[in-house]
Amino acid sequence: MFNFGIKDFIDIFCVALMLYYIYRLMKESRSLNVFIGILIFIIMWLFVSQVLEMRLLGSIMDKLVSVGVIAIIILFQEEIRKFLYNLGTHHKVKSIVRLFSSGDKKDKVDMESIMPIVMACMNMSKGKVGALIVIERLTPLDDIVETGDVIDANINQRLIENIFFKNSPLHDGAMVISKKRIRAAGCILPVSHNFDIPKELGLRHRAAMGISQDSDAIAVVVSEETGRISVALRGQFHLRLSAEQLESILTRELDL
Ligand SMILES: Nc1ncnc2c1ncn2[C@@H]1O[C@H](COP(=O)(O)OP(=O)(O)OP(=O)(O)O)[C@@H](O)[C@H]1O
Repeated sequence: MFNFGIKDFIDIFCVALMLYYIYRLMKESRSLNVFIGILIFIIMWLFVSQVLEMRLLGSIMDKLVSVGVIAIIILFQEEIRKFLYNLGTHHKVKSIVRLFSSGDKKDKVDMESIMPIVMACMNMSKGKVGALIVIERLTPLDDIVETGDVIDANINQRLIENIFFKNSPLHDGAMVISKKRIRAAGCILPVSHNFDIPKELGLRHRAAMGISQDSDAIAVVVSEETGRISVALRGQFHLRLSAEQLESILTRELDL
């Protein structure tokens, strides 16, 4: 009468896994209470329509459930976007994307382009000039570029230092580097709400962390307060870097 096969086992396992991931996602985004609320509603709905078979209340709740799916998508659009982004940037998926992407090798940031960045960061670090440089990789940063002023210049150490010089009109915000070019400066990045970021790090560092969580870009920060160089990468900080360490991270991450 009760047929329980391997398929059912896999089915239950997948549902449990899905619930666990939703739980984790909601916990990370501080929406755990909403998750509990949804669960309680679903249990009540099943109880009313399946066990008690109350038709009127059941049909009202049926309607709420069908509208509820859209409401949940609207409420959690940011989390859903993040989840799908993480799925798409999983290293296995990424290597497949790379295989099919038409990425022109000659356009890729090369060693000649990273040296001016490293040298500029070193000088700005010595002079305690605050800087925020975002290097684009596979994720396009066009939406970020639009928030700033387009420059489209060769990557040049003196130009980078000039842009971040305190009195320069473009020193506020982030510089975006893409395909061997300085594409824009004065760009606004998404700010991370991560609790794990050390208290002494302010908005510049949070913005670097934000873009590293939302994309595969590399964000280099020079602190105005301390002159320290840091890199935000895949939602992780590499703090207090020397010029050599910065160069080796950039070389490694840009596959040079
Ligand atoms: N969302 C953002 N996108 C781009 N740049 C930002 C953003 N938020 C802040 N900044 C930049 O960071 C500067 C403010 O830095 P703040 O002092 O708050 O940060 P910090 O991490 O403590 O850096 P520092 O160590 O250099 O002081 C702003 O003047 C601006 O240039």
